[in-house]
Formats: sequence, structure tokens, C-alpha cells
Amino acid sequence: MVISARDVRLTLGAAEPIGILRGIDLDVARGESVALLGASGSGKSSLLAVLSGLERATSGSVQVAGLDFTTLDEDALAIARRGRIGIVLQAFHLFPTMTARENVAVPLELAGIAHASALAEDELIAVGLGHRTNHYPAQLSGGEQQRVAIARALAPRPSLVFADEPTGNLDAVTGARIVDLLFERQRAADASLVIITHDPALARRCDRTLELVDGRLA
Ligand SMILES: Nc1ncnc2c1ncn2[C@@H]1O[C@H](COP(=O)(O)OP(=O)(O)OP(=O)(O)O)[C@@H](O)[C@H]1O
Repeated sequence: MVISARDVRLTLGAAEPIGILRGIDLDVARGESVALLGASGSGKSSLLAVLSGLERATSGSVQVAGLDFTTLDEDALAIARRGRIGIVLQAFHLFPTMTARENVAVPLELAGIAHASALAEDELIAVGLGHRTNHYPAQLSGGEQQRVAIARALAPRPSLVFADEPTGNLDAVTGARIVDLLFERQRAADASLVIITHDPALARRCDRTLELVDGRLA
């Protein structure tokens, strides 16, 4: 198993604690793709944050690629993610002072991969942004920024990809192209995919569909 989560709970809010995740058990195998569905506010983004180590669970255990994400500190988590885990969040978190190419090159450089800039350019071409490599995020549309974020996540060829509505800002044709790329990369690297989506077509392409209802898996 690439992901093994047991009785994961996430409680937020000091004054009035709210149970956001309320006992999640989840296994994801190598090479498996999982679609995560659920109503707005059901906890999908929170679960993705916990599984990717961006947020620490309040209790329970989260094992990812043999590492215990509930006990690692921030630095160890960042090192564990480097080059192995690609994450595409709803807010793209691009660096505003870097061009598209520089943004995509960052994880490659951090992972010590040679020719980072050239590889970043290739990845931008793959997401249809070969003509935008020297543009800054503020000069790009929402959908273009989303594709830069996807290129950045996929460039290091991670073995695990988390994506939060990766086609949410894209038109049907561009979205389909990005989904094809996601699955093509997944197959090539035998990677695991966990995708939050409201798109039934995207969910159908995944091996398995899970639904979150009020912080629990239905
Ligand atoms: N820092 C926080 N403090 C308190 N409550 C929070 C915090 N972050 C998220 N929540 C609440 O947790 C619940 C789950 O949020 P989450 O973003 O995981 O839902 P979601 O299923 O991804 O929703 P959407 O589809 O709208 O993106 C929501 O009710 C949200 O208001």
C-alpha cells in the first residue's frame, strides 16, 4: 500500500471544536487511481491535506510510502514529499515573482534533478502552455495557472499525485487533455492518484470512487 490511513480524525477550531474528519480508514495501492467525491464541506480537501502531509491529523495514523506522517516534523515531511509526491491544490500556490517555467522548475531543482529549466519547459508544453513559459502567474488566466500547477506537480514524475479538482477551471477540451496527461503519467510511473472531483467523467476513469459524507467515507 502506498497510503494506509487508520481512524484518521481532524478536529479544528479551539473555541468550538468541529469534527472535520471523523474516523477515516483508507488504503491506496501502488498504481491505483481513486476519485474522491462528496458534497461541498464534506471534508475532501481536508482529507487530501492530511494524506499529503500538509495538515496533521488530530489522531489516527497516516502511513504514506512507508513513512508515518503523523509523527514526522515539518522539515521531514517536506523532504519526504520532495520528488515523490505531487500536489495540485484548489488555490494553486504559484510563486508570484517567478515565471511559469521557474515555478515548474522549483521541485525539480529541490529534488536535485539535472536540466530543471529544460524539463520544466517540456512539462509546460505538455499542458499546452509552451507559449506562456516566461509569463508570471498574474499574467495568466485561472485555467492557465491551474495548468502550471499541474505541470509543477507532475514534472518530477512523482509516484503519488494528489489533485483537488484539477479540471475545475478548464473548458471541456482542455480539461480532457489534462486528464489524459494525468492518467498517461500515472501509467508510465505506475503512480497512485487521489483526485477530488465533481466531474463524473473523470471519476469514471478512476479505478475506485469514494464518497465523503460529513467527514466519513460512505
Ligand atoms: N481551519 C478551519 N477551521 C474550522 N473549520 C474548517 C477549517 N478548514 C475547513 N473547515 C471546515 O471543514 C469542513 C470541510 O472542509 P473541506 O474544505 O475539507 O471540504 P470540501 O469537501 O473539500 O469542500 P469543497 O467541495 O467545497 O471544496 C467545512 O465545513 C469547512 O468549513
